Amino acid sequence: MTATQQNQIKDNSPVRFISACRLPTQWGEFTMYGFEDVRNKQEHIALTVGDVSSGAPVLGRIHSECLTGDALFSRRCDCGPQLEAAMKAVQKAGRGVIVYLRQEGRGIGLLNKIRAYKLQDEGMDTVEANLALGLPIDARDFSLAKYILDFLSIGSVQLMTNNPHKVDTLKASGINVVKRVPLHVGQNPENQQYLHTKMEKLGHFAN
Ligand SMILES: Nc1nc2c(ncn2[C@@H]2O[C@H](COP(=O)(O)OP(=O)(O)OP(=O)(O)O)[C@@H](O)[C@H]2O)c(=O)[nH]1
Ligand SMILES: [Zn+2]
Repeated sequence: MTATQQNQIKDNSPVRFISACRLPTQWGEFTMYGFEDVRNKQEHIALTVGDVSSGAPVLGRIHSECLTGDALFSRRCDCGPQLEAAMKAVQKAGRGVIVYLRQEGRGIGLLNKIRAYKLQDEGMDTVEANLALGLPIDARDFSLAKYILDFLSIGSVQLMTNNPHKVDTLKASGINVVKRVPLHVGQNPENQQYLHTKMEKLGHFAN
């Protein structure tokens, strides 16, 4: 980590860089950076490949934690396959970034997501379930990604996502999203309704 990068965390950033290491995976090696949100001690990471600080737009994904999809192979959603596809794409490009934000359940937390899943088991959709619990439909804070990208000296990204709201929010937080790269993977009979609801109610792109 260079002194320049250390200094790129602005004084008012709530995100503090802690340390970095190699992360060898089945698709290739990443550098893993660890960050702490000093306000709530939440831990976030970024994975990079290649020289991301050269100025040219960087292929990237801002991924929100989904323990059930990312680690437990759940077929209720498409998160695990999206994460895998994004990691593979970045390795294939030889240059890129995955920012992994610990905003489980769109920010409502794992236990509330289990509560929401129970309501979905009883017939509600993903939006209705959050509302029935008195929780926001989407409580995520993507400004964290801006601080992390600034730290990595990444000025512009080609963003892998199907979520137009995420693109707008990232742009509003000052991230230069030069292109959206669709990320349609992991469809299965169990998540068909969930993906449909994301398109109908949350405006996600179909392609
Ligand atoms: N509250 C709640 N959160 C969910 C549910 N299914 C997935 N999530 C969470 O949603 C987040 C992923 O958001 P998505 O809406 O699937 O997708 P996105 O990140 O906005 O958009 P993409 O970039 O296209 O993946 C993760 O934090 C998951 O834990 C659900 O039914 N209820
Ligand atoms: Zn998921």
